[in-house]
Amino acid sequence: MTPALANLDLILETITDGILVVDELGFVLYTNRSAERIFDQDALLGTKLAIPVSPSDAPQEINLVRRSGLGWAELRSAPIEWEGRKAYVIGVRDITERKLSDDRLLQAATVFESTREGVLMTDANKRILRINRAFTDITSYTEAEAIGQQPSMLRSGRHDAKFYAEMWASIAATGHWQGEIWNRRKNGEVYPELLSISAITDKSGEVTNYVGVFADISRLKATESQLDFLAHHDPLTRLPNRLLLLSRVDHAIEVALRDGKMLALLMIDLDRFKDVNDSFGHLTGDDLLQQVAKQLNFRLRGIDTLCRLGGDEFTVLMENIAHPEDAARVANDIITTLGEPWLLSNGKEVRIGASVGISLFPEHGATPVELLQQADTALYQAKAEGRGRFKYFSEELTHSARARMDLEVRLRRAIDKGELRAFYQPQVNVDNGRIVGAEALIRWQDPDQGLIPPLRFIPVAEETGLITAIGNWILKETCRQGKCWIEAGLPPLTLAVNVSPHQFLHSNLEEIVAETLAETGFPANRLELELTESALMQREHEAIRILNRLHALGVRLAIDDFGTGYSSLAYLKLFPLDVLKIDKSFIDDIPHHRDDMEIAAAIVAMAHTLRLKVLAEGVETKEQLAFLQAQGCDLYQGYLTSPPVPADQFEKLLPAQGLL
Ligand SMILES: Nc1nc2c(ncn2[C@@H]2O[C@H](COP(=O)(O)O[C@H]3[C@@H](O)[C@H](n4cnc5c(=O)[nH]c(N)nc54)O[C@@H]3COP(=O)(O)O)[C@@H](O)[C@H]2O)c(=O)[nH]1
Repeated sequence: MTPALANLDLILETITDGILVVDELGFVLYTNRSAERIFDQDALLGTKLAIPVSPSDAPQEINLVRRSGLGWAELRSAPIEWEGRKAYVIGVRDITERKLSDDRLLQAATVFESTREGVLMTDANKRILRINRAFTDITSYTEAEAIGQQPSMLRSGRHDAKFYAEMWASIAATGHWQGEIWNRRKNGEVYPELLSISAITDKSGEVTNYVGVFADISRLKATESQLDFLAHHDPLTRLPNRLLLLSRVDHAIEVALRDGKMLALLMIDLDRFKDVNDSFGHLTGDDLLQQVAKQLNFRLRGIDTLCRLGGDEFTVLMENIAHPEDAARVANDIITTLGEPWLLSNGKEVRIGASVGISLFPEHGATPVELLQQADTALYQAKAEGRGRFKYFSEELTHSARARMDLEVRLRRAIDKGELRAFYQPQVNVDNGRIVGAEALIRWQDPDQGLIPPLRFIPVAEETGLITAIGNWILKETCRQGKCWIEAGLPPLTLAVNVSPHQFLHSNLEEIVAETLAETGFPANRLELELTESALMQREHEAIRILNRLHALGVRLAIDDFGTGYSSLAYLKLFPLDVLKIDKSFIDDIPHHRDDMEIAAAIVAMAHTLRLKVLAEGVETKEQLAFLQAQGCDLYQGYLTSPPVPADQFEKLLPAQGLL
């Protein structure tokens, strides 16, 4: 053998590709070791291989069925002459690894493209490198629009910077984050998704990529909230059910405890509903219940919760009520509303009605269940008393609420029927004892009960808003009377009118005053408006604006009952006031109570520093007057001169003072 041939043998044994020589029938005439390894057979020589032997330019791929499992090989063959016979030399390359890897890549690509989850891959700087089809399906951003951008292009604005900082901190620490997140589609729609982000690192631990996989869970969320809705609502009226009511009451109790507020639970039972059901069938009854629910909802405040407990029983949770009567008023309104005729779906008209039981927190119970039970007991009593009425859990409250509501009805009628009267109490100059003006004080001349003092009806009027009508009336009456006195030649008098907190903050006072002055012809500088400390201090900034507008009209402004509220001196300085009235409670015990004397003296001094006139209220004795004189108080008002009297009697006080 020549050295070249000997080397060739060695070469054939060392190369990793297999070399075979087969005859025309496929019997192996020669094999190197690599061929045996590829075919996984120890003695190939002489065996017949099921492989194509015909020569081909292009490589051919074949499957290899081997002891160690399936494999793939690439063959190239060429005809040769072998020991005088026609044969073929075949180059065999094991491509199993490449094929498997190609398959795996193909599978991965198929999964990537066909998964319903959106997938995005970024580089280490969070620039999007790849997205899949589902990404586009969910977000509507195409590959061209997404690649090169940051995933923050999807931000909805619903999460704050802290949320994202924590998310990236978790990825940095653990390499992973999963959670629910709100993102925004290209069309602007915000949707919830379940997102999982993983950091991909290289061998040295450096992050090379981030992969985000997300599922649009808006449908899931909608289903969840639908299930939640069904669990907490009555399917017929779609109102909250008992379960939701109890949880709302529980929460309301927490808030009421925290804020020191009161809440009421009204249990409503429809009277004669059973008759409708029995006479016209359940479908008609259902329709009526839906109408009732709609009408009740329409009547209630936005913050009240109306629930249906089942059958013909409804409940109202009233949060943040100021007085027990507020609940009675709503109950009464409900009773009136439900007492109206109802047009049924079958075209028939029926009358039902309602009874209402009321329990209050904290008075009647400390837990939702207790409150519900007490309201139920009260409802039972209301029904026992003859239906169409409300009852509180306690008898006392029922009486006082009914009395106040009765007063409210009569007061409305009194305003319409002209039963209000203006009385005038002189305001006197401390130095010379001359009457310089009067405070107008309202009275109600009731045909049955006689003269009713304001303290009996002003609080109810405040609660119900009737105070605005009353306030407008006395303003107009005082200006009309003042104008008459000017025309009758009486000396100039300043007439003071009380403005209630409600009137001050909730009515267009400035317009009303301007209109009244124009209508009556009473000079603005002769009108004084008395405002309480509490009204001014409730909303200081708004108070300053209203006062400035009133001041611009030319009217005088006084602060009433000074010392009883919590006036802040800082604000007092900002209010354009003319007069400060010392509350009667500081005058009452003069000269016996040292503290009161010191307070009164301090108020006079402070008012003068602020360049305000000072008027002392409720002066009944000469000693009180002497003390006020000594302190330099400007004006006083009190029984020492006269109680509030009707206009004709007030006129008679003036000549006695030498004023006429
Ligand atoms: N928003 C409105 N409030 C008004 C109006 N009219 C009256 N009121 C308020 O009702 C409260 C009680 O008023 P009234 O019963 O008229 O009592 C006033 C005086 O009669 C009483 N007074 C005056 N001098 C004396 C006295 O020497 N002794 C004594 N025992 N009582 C006296 O004080 C009341 C005057 O109050 P004030 O307004 O603070 O100056 C009262 O709060 C009225 O404000 C109205 O039209 N609108």
